[in-house]
This record gives sequence, C-alpha cells and structure tokens, in this order.
Amino acid sequence: MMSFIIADLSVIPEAVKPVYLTSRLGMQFPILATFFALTFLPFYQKIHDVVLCISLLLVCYANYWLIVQCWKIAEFSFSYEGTLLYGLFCMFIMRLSFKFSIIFVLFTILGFALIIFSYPVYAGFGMVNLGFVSLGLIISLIGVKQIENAFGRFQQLNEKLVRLNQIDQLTGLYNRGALEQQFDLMLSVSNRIGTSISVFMIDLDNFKDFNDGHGHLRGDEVIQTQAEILRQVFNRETDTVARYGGEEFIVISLGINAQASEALAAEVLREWVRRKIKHGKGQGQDFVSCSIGLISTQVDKETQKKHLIDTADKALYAAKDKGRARFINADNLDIL
Ligand SMILES: Nc1nc2c(ncn2[C@@H]2O[C@H](COP(=O)(O)OP(=O)(O)OP(=O)(O)O)[C@@H](O)[C@H]2O)c(=O)[nH]1
Repeated sequence: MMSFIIADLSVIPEAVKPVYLTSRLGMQFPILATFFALTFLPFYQKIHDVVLCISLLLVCYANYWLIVQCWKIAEFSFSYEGTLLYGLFCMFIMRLSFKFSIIFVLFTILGFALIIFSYPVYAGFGMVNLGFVSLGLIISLIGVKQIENAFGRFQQLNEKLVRLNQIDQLTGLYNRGALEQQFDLMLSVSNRIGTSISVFMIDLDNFKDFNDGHGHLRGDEVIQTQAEILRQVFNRETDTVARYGGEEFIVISLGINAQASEALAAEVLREWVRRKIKHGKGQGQDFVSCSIGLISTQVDKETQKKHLIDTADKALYAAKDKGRARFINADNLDIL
C-alpha cells in the first residue's frame, strides 16, 4: 500500500491529494490494520471468512469513495483497477471461501455499478470498465470454486490413503503399524489417568495344517472369522483390535482387571467352540480354535510396550505348549 501511495501522489492532481490521503491512510490502512490485529485472536479461524469479507469490502468501498471524491473535486478519473487487485488478494492470497467470495463479488460489482451509473467518471468507457471489473471478478470466482473442488478431492484422497495405510485389507482391523501408534497413545492415556491395561496375543491353532488341507481361500475366511469374533467380544471404545501379522492378532484393552480379561479371553474361545468350523487336517484338532496369551497390569511411567507384548507372547506360547485352544494369563507363567 505504501508503494501505491508514493506512486499515486506523484500523478494525481494537487486538489485531490487530501481526499486521497484520507481514503488511504484514514480509512483503508486502519481497516487493514484492524483486520491484521483480529487474525491474532485464538478463535480467528472460525471467523476468518466473515472478518476478511467485511474488511475487504470496506477497503473497496473506501476506494469507491475516493473515486467519487476525485471526480467531484477535480473531475479527475481515479483508476479503478485497485478494485480488482483487492478482489484477487482477498480470494486467492487470503483464501476467502467460495460462499463468501460470491458475497464479496456481488457487493464489489454493485458498488462499482453505482459509481458508473451515477457519475461520468470514465466518460464513454464507463460500461466497458464495469464489464471489465465484473468479468474479472466472476472469472476469479470460478477460479476459487475450482481450487476449492480440487482441495476437497485432495483431502478425500488423503483421508483414503491414511485409512488404507492403517487398515488391514483382509479383516478391516488396524494393521501392525497403526497398532503400534495406538498402543503408545493408550499407554500414555492409561498412565495419565492411572488405569490398567490388558494385552491379548491371539493365534489360530495349527493354521498351517488348515491352510494346507482346506486351501488358502478358506484360510482367509477363518482369519476373517477370527477378526469378527474379536470385534464382537472386544467391542468397547477403549478396546483396540489389530491384526498383528499372518494369523496372529493383538487386542489392547483399558480399564479391565485380570479377572475381567480372563473372562473375555474365555469368551473368544467359547465363540470358536460355538461356531464349530471343521479343521480335521494334519495333526490338527476337529474344529478350528485359537490360543491366547494375556497380561493385565496397572500402568506407570516404567511400563514398556515391548515388555507387555513379549510377556503376552510368552503366555501365548505357553498356551500352545499346553495343548492349544486355551488362554494363559502371564501372571501364572511362573507356576506353570
Ligand atoms: N490363508 C491365509 N493364511 C495365512 C495368512 N497369513 C499367514 N498365513 C498362514 O498361517 C500359517 C501359520 O503357520 P504357523 O506359524 O506354522 O503356525 P500354526 O500352523 O498355526 O501352528 P501353531 O501356531 O503352533 O498352532 C502359515 O501356513 C501361513 O501361510 C493369510 O493372510 N491367509
């Protein structure tokens, strides 16, 4: 704005300099300074469109006032191009939303049309200039809409990518990467609120034999069934169920003690028994089952994710050793 003022003052007639300075320094500058100050408000993002639209319209109308005054005082045709510049700045640099851009463009064109129809400021070029300003602003409006659409699509794609990156395609559960992040979060939350955490490692029994005997596709269905059972049993908001890899799953649950954790593990085993899915292959059992190792502990600053997983894993392998289709609580590992 300062460079505009210096350039304008060297070309405009002496008689209009006072109104010029009033418009620029007494109106436009304070409006923009107030707008700038408002951007520091903590809730500014919520009012961005309203504040920007009103501020820039006020600046535009201060410019219109200047055009009219220059004409009235010295019949001097003050340039109108600043109107377009303010529009472009508002829509593309300050990113006014499409909805508010429509309001901005309508009022900007309306104000300029009022000048053209009320004063012969631009002589025979009045309508041409009005057309130029209107078309320029409408084309900018279309540009804003296209940018908004492109951003919307980009955001959707981004969300889809994040989902794809976190979700296991076969089961729809969290994958291992997402589990690691979720686990860290759950550990710090349970440390902060002083609650317990339970970790369950779940593994299908003799699944290699099942795959070899029934085929990989049936194997995939069994993996999906395991996911379904886990989702059904661990259905609280504070439960995280993930596919840890292959036919191995992990569940993290907050705020349940050892007894409740064992009850949930038993429920998973019962659900397999209820479903009676035939196995009968290799050295396998009659029906498909799984083994579970679990640990339930109070969380403190020292609690380590790796230690919890390793301990649940040890309990899982103890359950396998003991004959499968059972759960073992790591608390009992010493006495086994
Ligand atoms: N169908 C299918 N099979 C899988 C998938 N991921 C891993 N597997 C199979 O799961 C089987 C795991 O076998 P092992 O690790 O030997 O364990 P197991 O036969 O279940 O024996 P235990 O765990 O000791 O009861 C392998 O045959 C893998 O090929 C998958 O996404 N789909």
